[in-house]
Amino acid sequence: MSTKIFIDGGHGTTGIEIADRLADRPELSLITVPEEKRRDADARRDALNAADIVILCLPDDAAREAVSLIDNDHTRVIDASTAHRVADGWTYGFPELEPGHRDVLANSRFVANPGCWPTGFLALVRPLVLTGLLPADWPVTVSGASGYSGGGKAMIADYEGAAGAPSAFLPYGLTLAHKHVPEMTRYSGLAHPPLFAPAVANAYRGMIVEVPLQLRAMPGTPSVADLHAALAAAYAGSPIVSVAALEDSAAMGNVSLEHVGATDRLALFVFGNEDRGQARLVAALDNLGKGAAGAAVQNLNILAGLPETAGLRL
Ligand SMILES: NC(=O)C1=CN([C@@H]2O[C@H](COP(=O)(O)OP(=O)(O)OC[C@H]3O[C@@H](n4cnc5c(N)ncnc54)[C@H](OP(=O)(O)O)[C@@H]3O)[C@@H](O)[C@H]2O)C=CC1
Ligand SMILES: CC(=O)N[C@@H](CCC(=O)OP(=O)(O)O)C(=O)O
Repeated sequence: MSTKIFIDGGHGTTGIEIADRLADRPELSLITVPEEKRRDADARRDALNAADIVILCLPDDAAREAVSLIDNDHTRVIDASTAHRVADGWTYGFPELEPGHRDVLANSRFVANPGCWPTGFLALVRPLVLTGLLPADWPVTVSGASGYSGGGKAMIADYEGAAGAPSAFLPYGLTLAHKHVPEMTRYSGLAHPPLFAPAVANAYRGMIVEVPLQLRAMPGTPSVADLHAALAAAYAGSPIVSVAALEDSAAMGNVSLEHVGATDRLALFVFGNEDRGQARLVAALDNLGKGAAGAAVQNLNILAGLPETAGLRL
């Protein structure tokens, strides 16, 4: 019997990407609502309750409303919005977070898909906190650039409208209160919020997330090789997350926003200078891939007991 899936918000940027990844999968059947009824609460309620698993690709308030429309005790939910990422009763949908987390996810009814920025950040930082190389109270900074599709239909219209792109490179989050900081703090295990300095680039998709570290100031003075070894061990054998060999990253002159292309891969790098005691940890991903749709499909596979990478672009 096939697993019934409904994507609420299926006509938006992330919803369309997810539907593409679910096409040609006979083990799944997609329940759809016509585009003109995408905001019709009755049509959505019917679809939400008919599904085994729903994926919410909605603004936060609409995601909360969708959950309230579910009046049965079995429909499982994967929410791509920010609404439930640090909420009680929800499991954070980053299977790679720490050993054992995938099993917790597999048995969860309510799953919050991570934000695109936290995906890169947590992949770089969580293993270092777990191994003690990065003290939990260390003042961590995270910066980077995202493609403009990260802002959904509204930002796409801004960048592709008649007036043209607002800028080639646009730092934002200048109040230092970006909505991703709570999930970055909680799931990294850091005692204090990281200083988050994001920017939007004039490119449709793609993302670079960077955490610079002054190693010589850190307790125990970890080496670049220590950091690399911890990340390589954390993701050994992963079909999705790769850690470039130190000799390969040492030979690179740059790393681009488009590094993984339109895929669901997450590529990690440790750039560093042992003499200077400095490192730049970098994650390259697609904000719409592992940063959104790829992660949602990976979580769907885990919930449904299907091969974890089925339908992913790797
Ligand atoms: N884009 C990205 O890279 C990422 C996005 N996300 C999150 O995923 C969610 C979806 O984002 P994204 O696809 O980019 O957004 P879009 O704006 O592209 O799509 C949102 C969709 O939801 C529909 N919608 C809005 N309000 C309601 C409502 N009240 N009831 C029913 N449908 C509604 C919209 O319809 P209409 O056309 O009428 O507005 C649209 O089809 C957001 O929470 C976003 O923060 C998470 C990670 C990355
Ligand atoms: C470029 C851009 O604006 N990106 C979005 C994040 C996209 C994302 O991860 O979505 P969630 O809203 O579901 O967390 C932002 O910074 O708010």
